[in-house]
Amino acid sequence: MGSKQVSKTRNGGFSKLKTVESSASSTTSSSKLYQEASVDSHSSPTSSSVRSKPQLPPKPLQSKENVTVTVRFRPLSPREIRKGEEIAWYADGETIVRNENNQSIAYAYDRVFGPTTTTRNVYDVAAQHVVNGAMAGVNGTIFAYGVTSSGKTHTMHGNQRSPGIIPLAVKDAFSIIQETPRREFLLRVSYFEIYNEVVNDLLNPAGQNLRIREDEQGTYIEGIKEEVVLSPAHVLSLIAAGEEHRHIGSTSFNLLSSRSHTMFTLTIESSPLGDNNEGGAVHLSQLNLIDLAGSESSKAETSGLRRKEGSYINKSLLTLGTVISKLTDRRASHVPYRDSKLTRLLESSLSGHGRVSLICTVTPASSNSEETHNTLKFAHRAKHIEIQAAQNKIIDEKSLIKKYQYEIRQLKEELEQLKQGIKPVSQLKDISGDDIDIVLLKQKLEEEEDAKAALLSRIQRLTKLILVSNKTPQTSRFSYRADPRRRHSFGEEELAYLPHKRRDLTDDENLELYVSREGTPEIIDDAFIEEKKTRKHGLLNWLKIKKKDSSLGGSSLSDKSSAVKSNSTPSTPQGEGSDFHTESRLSEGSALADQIIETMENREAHEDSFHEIETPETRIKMIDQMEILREQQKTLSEEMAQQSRSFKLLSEEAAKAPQNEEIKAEIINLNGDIKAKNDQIATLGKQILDFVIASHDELDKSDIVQAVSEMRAQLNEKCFELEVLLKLSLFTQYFSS
Ligand SMILES: Nc1ncnc2c1ncn2[C@@H]1O[C@H](COP(=O)(O)OP(=O)(O)OP(=O)(O)O)[C@@H](O)[C@H]1O
Repeated sequence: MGSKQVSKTRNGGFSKLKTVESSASSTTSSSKLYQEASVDSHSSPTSSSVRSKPQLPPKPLQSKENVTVTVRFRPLSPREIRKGEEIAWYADGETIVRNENNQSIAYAYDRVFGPTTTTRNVYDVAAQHVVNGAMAGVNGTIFAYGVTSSGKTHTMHGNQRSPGIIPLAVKDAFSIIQETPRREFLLRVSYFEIYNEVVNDLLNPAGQNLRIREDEQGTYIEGIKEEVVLSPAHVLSLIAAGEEHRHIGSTSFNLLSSRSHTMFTLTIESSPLGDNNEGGAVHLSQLNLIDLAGSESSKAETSGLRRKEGSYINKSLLTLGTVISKLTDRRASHVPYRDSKLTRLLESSLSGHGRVSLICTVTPASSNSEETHNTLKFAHRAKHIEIQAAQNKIIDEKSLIKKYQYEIRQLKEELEQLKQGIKPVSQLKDISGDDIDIVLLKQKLEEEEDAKAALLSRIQRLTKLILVSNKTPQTSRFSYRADPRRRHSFGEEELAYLPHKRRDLTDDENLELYVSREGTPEIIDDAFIEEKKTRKHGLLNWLKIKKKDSSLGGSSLSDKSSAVKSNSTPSTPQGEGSDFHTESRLSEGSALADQIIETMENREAHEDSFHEIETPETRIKMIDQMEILREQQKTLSEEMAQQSRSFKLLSEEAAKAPQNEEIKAEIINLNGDIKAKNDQIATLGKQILDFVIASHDELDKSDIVQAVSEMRAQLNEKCFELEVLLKLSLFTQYFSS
């Protein structure tokens, strides 16, 4: 739906970089304020004269800006704690990072986040202004940088308990549309990785080794797929599917380490609302959300493949460091963007008009002290890159929103003409007889009705790609229903697409593992605990059965579900409570598929009593709903394939190191993921059932029977795969314990 293969995507046309001297900067650099007092900007800091926290001047709304640079500490990991690691670096207040062993070594940034800061807080400070800008036509780039296992993926992607910057930004983008009733929007996404210096399309597995091209407007990737998106859940489902193709591998530092850089791009077009907006300027901007692979010591890796990957990662990060140094050195005449694919693709962001936010993730652990220091120096240099935030406007026909608006207008005109020429078929109903002319006329009219339905269908399909706020009087357009802005509350649909705990060995559940600078657990404030509760509640809500609005079968559905949960029986090697639960829900998944057909059959028995007239509009709506359900099922299958891959990887690791605690923990996590997937299957099954009940009167019986039996077969297949996967993972867990 809304998918489009484009020949290129670009990061916009940009002007050449202006380098600045740090001391002359008149912008918001807190690091500059701090630097003057204590810290040398480019070499190793030595002074210890700063005692108090520097105050940030309010950020002026001017076009010249610096890159926003923030540092996020993660807590010590269970492994680091077990190894008795000390804290080497810590957050000294809100803007300073200080070295524990040498208090004179300190750096200041726009903001420093301690280990208990939530990603939502990080988003508010480091990302929200970039997202706002992008929605208003200013290009934006947010990237996470740091050594391996420092928390980049946790920050950018997050999980169901703690959504990352990407899902938060996506949610915010749709909320902004809701808050902007005077404009209409078209959003599309692309997602690719750079693995061993090769660009692969994550939304299209066939798009491997894509070429980077340049023209007068900038750099672009030839042949990358872009998909028009309709809702946060739609975007997140695409990312989840894309993640399946990303290169992830186990390293000495991170069991599920990203082996590639990824860039997720949301392209936003908007124009003034209304049918007659030919003259209105279209804003076009791109929001790039980048999860870099982490630098690592190649010596630590034993496998040749990991070493090779590591050397590509390190080389491209080194080039990024050099580019940033050159950008801040006004004497530099040449900036080596072309030395790596990463810097080639970042050139537009780093040298042009747009907002950039760099989130550096660090671990406080002493064993990583040197690498953390390098990250801090990198971050400090980046602070001095100067960029311009300017709105992009395009009026040309390359704009997709313009193209769609034009097509919709044309189709509407065609439809009008057709309507004027058509006499309603009902007027001819009374005419009878064998007159050949009348038969032909009836035939012609029926054909015209079909043509009208086809036109309507095309208009609807195009119209729903253009997003408008439901606060507008114009309700004919698809409107995105959003919560009020900034709440970032995730509904069931969106949460379903976030990883459950896929990569997290520790997460915010393990509060006792958060170690403060003094080595004692941090005191978590009430608000934080409350937020945790709310989020947990959110997750539980997701697991709850959706309440049916149709009176038919609704109560029996929820009754059935609760009964199944309470009647669980053990049947796994472990025979533990949680596993019984999974087993029972697996059966529930299959039972649901059967229930769908049963409902169909029951309804067929009453078919004669339902004789509402099917209109082309309702038919299109139903078909669309069916498509969405199919799409969800596809995503689910893709995610399951990803879990199978993770499982394969983990079982290989478990075979090599049966006593490895982290692998065991990860297998337990995977178990949780598989259970969550099973819940999703159950939810989807119920949605299909709801759909069957709600649409029976309006869809042709043969259509629905065919579609539903297809889905039923697929659901059964998935239930079976899940059962096998779960048993295998429990088996592995059993033998490695
Ligand atoms: N702020 C945080 N709070 C709690 N846990 C965190 C935090 N940051 C990272 N972690 C945990 O640390 C581990 C490593 O994090 P993550 O995979 O995000 O690192 P990374 O920098 O992306 O690593 P790589 O470069 O190898 O892919 C994960 O288990 C993650 O859950």
